[in-house]
Amino acid sequence: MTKTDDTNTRAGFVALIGAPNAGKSTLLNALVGSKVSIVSHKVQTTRTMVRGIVIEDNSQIIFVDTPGIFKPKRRLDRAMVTSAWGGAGDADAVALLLDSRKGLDEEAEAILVKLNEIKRPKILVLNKIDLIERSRLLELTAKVNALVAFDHTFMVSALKGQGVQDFCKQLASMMPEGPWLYPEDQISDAPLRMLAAEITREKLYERLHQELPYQSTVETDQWQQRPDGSVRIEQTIFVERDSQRKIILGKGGQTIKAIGQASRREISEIAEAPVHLFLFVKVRENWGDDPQRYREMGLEFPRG
Ligand SMILES: Nc1nc2c(ncn2[C@@H]2O[C@H](COP(=O)(O)OP(=O)(O)OP(=O)(O)O)[C@@H](O)[C@H]2O)c(=O)[nH]1
Repeated sequence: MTKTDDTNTRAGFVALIGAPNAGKSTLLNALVGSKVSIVSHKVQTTRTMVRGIVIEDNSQIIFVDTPGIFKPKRRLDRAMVTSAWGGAGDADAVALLLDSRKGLDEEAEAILVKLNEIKRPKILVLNKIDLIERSRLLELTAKVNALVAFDHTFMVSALKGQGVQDFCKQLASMMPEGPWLYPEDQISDAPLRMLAAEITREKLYERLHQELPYQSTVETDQWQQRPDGSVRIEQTIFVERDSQRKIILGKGGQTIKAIGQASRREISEIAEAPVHLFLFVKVRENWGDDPQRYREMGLEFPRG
């Protein structure tokens, strides 16, 4: 009998929600034990829902890593926020991650107010406990729970792995009974090509943090297995202005070359094969208003 026929199994979805930089990606990576979500010092790097799948006890827990919640201004930002809250409303449990060093700031309070409207089991996860005093943690727990009645509270350090296992075990017990939804060995259903695009975007941010705030997107156009076992990948970086294209190319193409090399190394690791990466930079004015770009990122196009 395979695991999925077992009537004792459980499976469900958990929405990881929180302000930008609370540590959602880091926590997801700690839970899954492999790099499935992009971690960055910059906020709002997670645009698409990258899922990690964790097996704990008899449960299969599917994590939906939602984009950070922030005040949406541009159309793309609004789409990301809508997608984040949509995910929370459908999940079997919602885990709110708070940066405990930041505490209860205006941003966290806004999330808590909205969270009250969501009628799903809720878990509070205070992250970055390696950075603050224990006494402050208890104070913060009381303050937050006074605003939203959480079913459970956990104190973790996603970076150091502290408390992560306990949190995971709790979630496992909360998942509905039923067959597993994914094969046992699958840690992420994010297609490799999407992951590869995220990696290149991460490299772009690392090199061009000041010059290129959020006005770029990356798509993988081609992913071709070659007979010698290597993979040929073509990606397009979309920017809004020609001046941005020039920045990405750099003098004599030096910048794009460096970005390509760094990205190729990392993609090659996740693809477990040698990679030939070809990067193209295209100017597409107002890509932020183009429905097609949203579909590629798995987001709803917000009208109006
Ligand atoms: N000291 C400490 N740093 C942490 C911890 N968890 C995350 N960080 C750091 O906090 C920063 C943000 O972490 P991310 O995981 O990218 O945050 P995020 O919430 O996913 O951010 P977005 O995807 O951009 O919304 C990174 O520099 C992490 O290394 C922790 O437990 N302790």
